[in-house]
Formats: sequence, structure tokens, C-alpha cells
Amino acid sequence: MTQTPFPSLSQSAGTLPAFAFRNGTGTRVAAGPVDPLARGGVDTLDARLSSALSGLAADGLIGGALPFDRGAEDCLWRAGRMDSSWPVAFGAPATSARLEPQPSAATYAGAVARALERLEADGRLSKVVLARSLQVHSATPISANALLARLAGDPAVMAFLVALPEGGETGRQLVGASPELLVAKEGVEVSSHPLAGSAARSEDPARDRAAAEALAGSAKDRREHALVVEAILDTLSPLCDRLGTPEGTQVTSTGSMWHLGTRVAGRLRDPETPVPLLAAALHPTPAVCGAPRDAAAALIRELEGFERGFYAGATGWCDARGDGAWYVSIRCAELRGHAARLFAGAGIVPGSVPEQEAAETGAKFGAMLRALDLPADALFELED
Ligand SMILES: C=C(O[C@@H]1C=C(C(=O)O)C=C[C@H]1O)C(=O)O
Repeated sequence: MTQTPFPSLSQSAGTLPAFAFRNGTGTRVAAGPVDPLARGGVDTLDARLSSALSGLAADGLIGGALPFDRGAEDCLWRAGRMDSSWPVAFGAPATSARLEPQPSAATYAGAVARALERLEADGRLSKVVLARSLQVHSATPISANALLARLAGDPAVMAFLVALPEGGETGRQLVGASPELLVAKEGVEVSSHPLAGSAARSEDPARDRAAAEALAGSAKDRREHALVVEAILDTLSPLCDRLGTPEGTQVTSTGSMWHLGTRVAGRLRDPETPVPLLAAALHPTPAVCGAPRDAAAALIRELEGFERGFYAGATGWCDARGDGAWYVSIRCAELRGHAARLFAGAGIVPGSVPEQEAAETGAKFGAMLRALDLPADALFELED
């Protein structure tokens, strides 16, 4: 197995931990002796995880990130102990930042139009998720701690940081605030909270409510959403003796977006299955890839024009019992010194409108831009 060097943690931005996660259930930060797991793709995850779990202390934790591409190497850390102190924000995470969309909204809309032609021509392909990125160049090094502290201000998200390999002098980190639970396990109980179908929120209460109502009534968004729920039920049902969607599909929100969401809950037949293996079985869902998976992934490679890396992968943790939670790595950025690369995607189904999908990706950058101390509409002004 090829081993890629991991960053030396003291070198990568001084005080940053190997991983940090905060959601409504608590804060989990890598502490004590921390070492990397051997890296590999999902097909070797079971073996690598078993050996790491066998030596894990009762209060230890395994945490990290799986990339979008199932065959690419993941980045997992084993921490001897878990800390629950969270960074306090001092000052702005970035200063005098310059934004550079890659690609522009217009080029992205062109790719969406091509995807729609393919969806029409190939009756087997029902959904593809296309993403774009936004480079942020800051005059000063971007403070991952300050960014993380701000992202955690939204109670609807799981704020995360994972130290990534190959960071060189400055280190490289995946930092974000995901609203989407891929899978959580506690003993025999398993749950997921897929999202798909989106609308930007508004500061004007009447417009905000109208956007939520339009989303709830949108047949296109409901179709797009149902594909994700079906894929999750199909993957989990052979592993469960009870599985359902007790509350049906609801409109849920973050500080900047409305989404359609469906909570999935079940009882595992084998409670010993460690949660990262459940995440690997589900990933990537049609929320970030499409349906069917392989055809959608091929179209993404053809039309998107950049490497997703750890964006649209999964990030989370697992304790010595194999319990934990993994989220879809969206609403995130890869940080490298003075630069942040933000990512945002949108699900394309027949009926999608290219310009509206481009605007949706713009809105999805909002939470990260605001946390970076940039106005959330900075991109819209640039692309108008
Ligand atoms: C792909 C992203 O988000 C996903 C796509 C959504 C959609 O197309 O409506 C909604 C939530 C996420 O599952 C992203 O934020 O980058």
C-alpha cells in the first residue's frame, strides 16, 4: 500500500488539532497521542479500521475524512483521548480577501445545460450533482481556529476540521459546517438525515417563508430528494431488522439555506459494525453524486473539470465501541495558508434550470463566506 506522508501536526499551523467536530451532541477534539491510520480506499477500510480500533483506549477516538472518490486515499487519525474544548474566535479569519470563481457561474450553467441534455438522452440516468469552486486569497494566513469558531455558531450544522496530508509548510485542512448527517450509530440504533432540494434563505421574513413554501411544493425538488432517500433505504435495509422514515419529508434550515430533509431511523442486525463502514457503504449518495451512482460519477468527471478531493466525501468520528457520526463533507473549504478553496454543488434533474442551479451554488457558498468575514453576497456582486 502506498503511504503518503502526513503533515507534522506541530508544523501545520501550530495549535491545530488533527480533527475537531462540534454538533448539537457535543464537541470532540483529538488529544493525547495522535497517529495516522495507514491510508487507502474504501475497499481496505475494514482491515485498517479493525486494527486501529483494537488498540483504541476507552476514551480514544478515530476521526477524519473520506474523499469523494471511493478509490482515493482517505485521511484518518487515531487520538488517544478526546478533548471537549473548542477554539475561541479572535479577530477575522481572513483579511482583504479576493475571490475567484472556478469556474464562473456562466461556465457552470453551461455544464448544467450539457448535463440536462445527457439526462434527456439517457433514460437510465436520473440525477447528477455538479459542483464548482471558489478560490479565496487572503492578505494574511487564514485562521482555521477563528473560522471554525464562527461556523459552529449555527446550531443546525456540524462544524468540522480535519488536518489533511500533503500540506507542505502551511499545512492543509478541510474546514466546514455540514447540515447533512450521512449516518450515525449508537449501539443498535442507526440514523441518517439526507438533504436534497434547496432554496436560499432571505433576511426578509415574508420572502424567507415564501421560499420555504415554494420548496415544500416543488415537484422537481421532491423527485430530486426522493432519489437520495431511496438509495439510503436500499443500502441500509439489508443491514437492519427495522428501518423507516418516521416523520416523512420536512423542510429544514441552516442559517443560509432551506432544504428538504428526511430522517431515516433503524435497528442494525449487527451492532458491531463500526460506523465508518456504514458511511463507506452509503457514500456517495445521490445527494452529492447522482443516480445511478457510476454513470453519474462518470458524468461528473467529464463535465466538472476539477478534482473534488475531500469535498463531497464524508467526515466524522468513531469511538472504541464503533459508535459515532459521519456527515456529508459539504459547505466546506480546503485551507492552505493564505488560500481557501470553497466548494458548492447542486443536484440536476430533468426540469432544473441552469441559471437557477448556478445561483443555488452561489447561495451555498454563503455560510463559508460569512464565516470568513466576507459579505455572503460578495460573489453575486462579482458575477453580476
Ligand atoms: C452538494 C451540495 O449539497 C447537496 C445538494 C443539495 C441540492 O442539490 O439541493 C442539497 C443538499 C446537499 O445534499 C453542496 O452543498 O455542495
